[in-house]
Amino acid sequence: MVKVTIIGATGQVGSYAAHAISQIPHVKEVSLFGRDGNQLYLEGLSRDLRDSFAARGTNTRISWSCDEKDLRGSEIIILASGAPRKPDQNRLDLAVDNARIVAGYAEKIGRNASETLLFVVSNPVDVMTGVALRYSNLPPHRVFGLGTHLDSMRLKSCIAEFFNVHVSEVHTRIIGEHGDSMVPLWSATTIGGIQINNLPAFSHIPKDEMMERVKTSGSLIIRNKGSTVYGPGDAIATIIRTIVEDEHRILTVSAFIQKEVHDIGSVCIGVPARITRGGAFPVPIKLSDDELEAFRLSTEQIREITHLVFEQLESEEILSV
Ligand SMILES: NC(=O)c1ccc[n+]([C@@H]2O[C@H](COP(=O)([O-])OP(=O)(O)OC[C@H]3O[C@@H](n4cnc5c(N)ncnc54)[C@H](O)[C@@H]3O)[C@@H](O)[C@H]2O)c1
Ligand SMILES: O=C(O)C[C@H](O)C(=O)O
Repeated sequence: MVKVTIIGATGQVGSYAAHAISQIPHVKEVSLFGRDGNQLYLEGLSRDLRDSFAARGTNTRISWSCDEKDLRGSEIIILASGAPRKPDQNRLDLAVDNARIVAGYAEKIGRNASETLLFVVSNPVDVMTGVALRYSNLPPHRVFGLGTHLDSMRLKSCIAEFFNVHVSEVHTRIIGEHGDSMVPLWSATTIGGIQINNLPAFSHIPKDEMMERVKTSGSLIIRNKGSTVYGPGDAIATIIRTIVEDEHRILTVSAFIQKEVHDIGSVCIGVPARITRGGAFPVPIKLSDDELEAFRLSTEQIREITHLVFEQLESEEILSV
């Protein structure tokens, strides 16, 4: 039975994720963690969720805290604190400000919950996963982020709609940055187990339009309704269920790669990884020449920004939490 802590639980994504995760059978306790000053909100949120659990007949325990010592005993910690982007912003614009928040919490996690898995949601998620890895001092397989899992689900939904098939018949994957340089792996896309290139209708599929829709989904939702909530919340819950049930599913998360994708390494980026109770283990893959070139560009960009963020944090003495 597992205790899952959500840091940033007062936010849109954190609070919906708490609701979604409470439905996973082996989750015994969901702990809502927030910064000092948010106690009343956390008490209100925990009461509201408790009512929801009672109405649904779920036996999950709910607790809340602003004290870093209460991070102890968490098998999984979800880090969803930080500013969301505004409609006219790119996720990368959030890098330095959110890195201060993520680094501060990562240090607290390293001090109090050194046995945990740390799952990062804050944006830009690939850079924030790198920051969380560095400042928590946890081993690489125990720190990973939502990466391009949500983008992969968005593409899956577009393909299912185009072919008029159930979403569960579509397997596809987007790797690289959770952002503009993401890379769709059409070579790894199947419908009903059939490689998509072998379906005559594939030649008519509007691939560029689909990718444009995937890339702009987040900004469209933010512009129209303020924030993305249900997509990320349920994507988070899928990954947490995969960990808790030790399912060994291969999902596309932001993980630290060394040499699993050709010779590219030393960066946290969206790649297929086997997800278990022990963490995320990137699966060695070979890409086509075009995919490799695009993935290389994507990783170079993220590596460069991650290093700039490290330099900035190192030049500052005090982290913000
Ligand atoms: N990776 C993904 O696919 C994905 C999806 C959705 C949201 N996100 C990211 O998750 C983060 C949260 O999004 P949201 O919509 O819940 O935002 P929100 O504004 O609703 O919530 C922000 C949360 O961060 C906390 N926070 C803000 N500033 C803080 C600070 N200085 N110190 C400590 N805590 C602070 C708030 O208290 C709150 O809990 C954003 O960075 C957003 O971009 C990522
Ligand atoms: O788009 C955003 O900024 C939020 C999130 O990363 C998303 O893709 O839904």
